[in-house]
Amino acid sequence: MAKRALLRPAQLCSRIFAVELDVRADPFYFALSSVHKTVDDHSPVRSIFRDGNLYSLHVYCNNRIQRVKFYGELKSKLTKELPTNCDCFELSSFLPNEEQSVIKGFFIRDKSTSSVTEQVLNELQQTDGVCVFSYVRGEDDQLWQELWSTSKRNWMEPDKYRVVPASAPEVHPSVLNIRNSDVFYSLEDAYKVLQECGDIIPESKAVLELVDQRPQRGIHGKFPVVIIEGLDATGKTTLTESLRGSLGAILLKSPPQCLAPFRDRFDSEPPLIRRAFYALGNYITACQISTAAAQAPVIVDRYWHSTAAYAIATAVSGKLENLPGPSSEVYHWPEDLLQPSLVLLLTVNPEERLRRLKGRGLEKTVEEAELEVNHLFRQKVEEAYKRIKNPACIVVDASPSPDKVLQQVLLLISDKCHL
Ligand SMILES: Nc1ncnc2c1ncn2[C@@H]1O[C@H](COP(=O)(O)OP(=O)(O)O)[C@@H](O)[C@H]1O
Ligand SMILES: Nc1ccn([C@H]2C[C@H](O)[C@@H](COP(=O)(O)OP(=O)(O)O)O2)c(=O)n1
Repeated sequence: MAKRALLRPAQLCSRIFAVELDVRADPFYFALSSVHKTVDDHSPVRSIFRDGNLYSLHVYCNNRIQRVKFYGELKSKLTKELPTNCDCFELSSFLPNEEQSVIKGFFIRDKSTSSVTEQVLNELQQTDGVCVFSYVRGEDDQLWQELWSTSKRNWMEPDKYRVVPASAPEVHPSVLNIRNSDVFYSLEDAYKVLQECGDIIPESKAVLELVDQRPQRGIHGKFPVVIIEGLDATGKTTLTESLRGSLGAILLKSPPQCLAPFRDRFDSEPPLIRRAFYALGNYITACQISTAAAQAPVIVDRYWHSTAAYAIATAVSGKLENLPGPSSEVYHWPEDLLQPSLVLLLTVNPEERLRRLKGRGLEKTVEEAELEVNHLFRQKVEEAYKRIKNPACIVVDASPSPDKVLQQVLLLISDKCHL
């Protein structure tokens, strides 16, 4: 693991922590205080600290590519190496409502009697860019956080903090770092991410070359541009093919065909890199749209709504209510990205969608629990789709037969685009 610049623990200790116990459950919030304060016995802080040896790990390396790669490696390491009766939860430390303040990490509750956990933590705390804290009950039965193995580091500031309950902040912590980590609002911002990973992901250079070589705009298309959006299996492929025939349209997609050889590679990367890849795909598609719209109506299978909605829904953990509010800037369209004439969002109820997925031979073996989590995820994607503005999408009920959906959409296109 690469060496990383150090942040002093006081910068971490001033933060409120949220521990995500389960994607469906409410997170626990607690703060750290150097001031004496009595903790209410019935506070939620107590239940999480009730048993086992407790630790938290914080990944705070300054290089964002190294940080996200390392966070992913750490997650697999902990899953693989910690004993089975050791719980590991995702954790964020952050300043309430302050953008870009989140430091991600893990909270560990070790109920095992083996020394394996300590061995794993010992190895990790020697890695620059990782902080390991432990949590201990004092004689007064109050809870304290302290740097684990402090002797190895010569910190100037006090290294012991009292754990106190905190109320939930107005903005869920997973929202604070979305801009430029999950959603990109200019070509330049997404481009920079792939430039920064050129050394570790050679494919990045090939992708950037394709971005550089994209046909330059110039001609301004006079024909309408209609985007078809929706979750997987809502009928986008079926509808876009029919629209191509009915309208004599040119059919495009995002990510564009030229990025297909790289998609699997970037899908296996952490969100920062994966989302920058999809964002760049939209800019290539935008140039293709612009050229095509000079010749015929253009139909596009997925575009920026998909990029933003999936990114937001993946980044925001937990409940639907954790999504940024409808007026949040995260739903704003990038100023430098070509705007379509119309965006249609296909929706079908979850049962019908599942029937269509099964018809395609997918998801037959998905466990019940996973289905439930997926359901929450899909709800978040759909809600994020609906919140994106300028242009907003028009929701189309795609449950009727393919022909009925086509007729409904042709009417909408003729009404909104005067075709
Ligand atoms: N209106 C519809 N009614 C019933 N089945 C449909 C309809 N539209 C599509 N399907 C079927 O549902 C499945 C998913 O459709 P597809 O067009 O591939 O969705 P997507 O491109 O959104 O993933 C396919 O098997 C398709 O034949
Ligand atoms: N323009 C796009 C298109 C897809 N994506 C991302 C969003 C999701 O993570 C996946 C969805 O792709 P998926 O393979 O399910 O798409 P299809 O339904 O096969 O078209 O790709 C994107 O970010 N931007």
